[in-house]
Amino acid sequence: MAAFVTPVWASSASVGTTPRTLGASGSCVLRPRLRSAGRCRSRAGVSRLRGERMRSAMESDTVVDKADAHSLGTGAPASPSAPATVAESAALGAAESKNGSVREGRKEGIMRLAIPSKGGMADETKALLKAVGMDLVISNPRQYIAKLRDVENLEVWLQRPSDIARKVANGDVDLGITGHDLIAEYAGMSQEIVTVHEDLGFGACHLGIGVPMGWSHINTIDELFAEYANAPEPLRIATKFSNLGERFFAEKGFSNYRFVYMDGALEASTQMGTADIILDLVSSGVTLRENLLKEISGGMVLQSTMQLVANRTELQKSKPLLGVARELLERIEAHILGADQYNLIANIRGASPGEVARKLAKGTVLRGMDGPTISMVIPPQGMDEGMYAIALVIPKRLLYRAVQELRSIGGSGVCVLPVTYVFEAESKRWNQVERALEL
Ligand SMILES: Nc1ncnc2c1ncn2[C@@H]1O[C@H](COP(=O)(O)OP(=O)(O)OP(=O)(O)O)[C@@H](O)[C@H]1O
Ligand SMILES: O=P(O)(O)OC[C@H]1O[C@H](OP(=O)(O)OP(=O)(O)O)[C@H](O)[C@@H]1O
Repeated sequence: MAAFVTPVWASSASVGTTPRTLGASGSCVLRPRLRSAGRCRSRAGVSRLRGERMRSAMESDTVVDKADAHSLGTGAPASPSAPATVAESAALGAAESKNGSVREGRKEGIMRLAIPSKGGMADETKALLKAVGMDLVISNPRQYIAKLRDVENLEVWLQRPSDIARKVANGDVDLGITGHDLIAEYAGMSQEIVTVHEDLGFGACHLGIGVPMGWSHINTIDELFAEYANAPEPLRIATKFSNLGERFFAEKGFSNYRFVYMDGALEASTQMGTADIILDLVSSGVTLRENLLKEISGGMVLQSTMQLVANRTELQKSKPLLGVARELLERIEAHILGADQYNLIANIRGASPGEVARKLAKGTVLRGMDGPTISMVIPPQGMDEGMYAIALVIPKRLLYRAVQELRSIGGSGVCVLPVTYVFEAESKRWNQVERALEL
């Protein structure tokens, strides 16, 4: 049966010779596969450890929430009724939110958005907010609270990405920007999470299994399972994604494993000898490679990008919050759509707008989003008439083809402008949110 062992706390600052090489040795250490599991806990011990971790994780300091004071494993002893899974914890958190116990310290009428406090995701989130004209205003860089320019009654809380998922689920914050992987791991079963935008266009990665490169006979998930199905000692898997991992292995019918909980730098664990394989996020694959690990076919658990999520109960009861969520969503989706397009302006000679339109129709990419805009150019006195300006929006990847097609029908002076936003007639995503909220 799957089990947790005592958490192994690893600091990325304390290991590794290069930023991405986490092991001390340069060669692959092919681990003896069947090691003694001396520290494996009993079933009861596992539940207790889980309960403690989850309770601790769900506890929230609503006054000043130090984003770096991550307290997994240090919470108060769990009661016999402590939630066994994160999903149960999230549900419990939501219930606590409703009866007000976690709302202490929260100002009436003030909405809350949580965004990543540090690292690449923090920078990208700030850049996105700036790009949509809702710049982050931080008055005190040592505090974890900020504002969005021109948005009244909204506090922006800078939080660790994993905490954001939990805090949206339990209603400590109303809105959050964080990774889909973390939402799935820490609040995946919570009915309280509503996805407002499923792909903010950054933070793409996947959760996958990494095995030592030296295991040349293991290249697929089936080969891995076959190797360990009846092994006397369970497969040791270093991860911080135990919920997603547990679900994945259960679906595949594999149970002879146990998790070695690590918070970071877990690519080091196989060479260090603390785990046999890892389950971690992969983006470029460089960290895996440089730590002598490889992915295996069928070992991908989940794909992820950054998302905008909201707390269902809070959205249902607050019109101002609905307004802020909708504006954020619409600005972001119009920006993402616009970022992929160019606005082309060119001159074309013709006898009439109709004739110019017919010329444009000969091209394969000159229709624009809803057809080209054609307007008459008024020449200075004494100059030839019959010049028309056309404007159309095209996907960036089609730019050069569009220029060639314009030239072939007599186009000149092609100007290319960036598109800041494309707002469509209505936001289908927002319609979905309203349906999800049963509004
Ligand atoms: N290459 C990547 N590696 C890890 N996470 C990535 C990557 N690309 C995007 N992400 C996203 O960023 C999230 C993690 O962000 P970050 O690395 O800043 O936090 P963390 O320090 O791992 O999390 P926490 O502080 O909550 O433990 C991931 O869960 C994922 O959604
Ligand atoms: O495939 P790659 O592009 O190499 O990226 C993957 C690495 O990035 C993440 O670590 P992060 O830098 O967030 O540090 P962490 O180990 O502390 O989570 C992840 O845990 C991997 O280690």
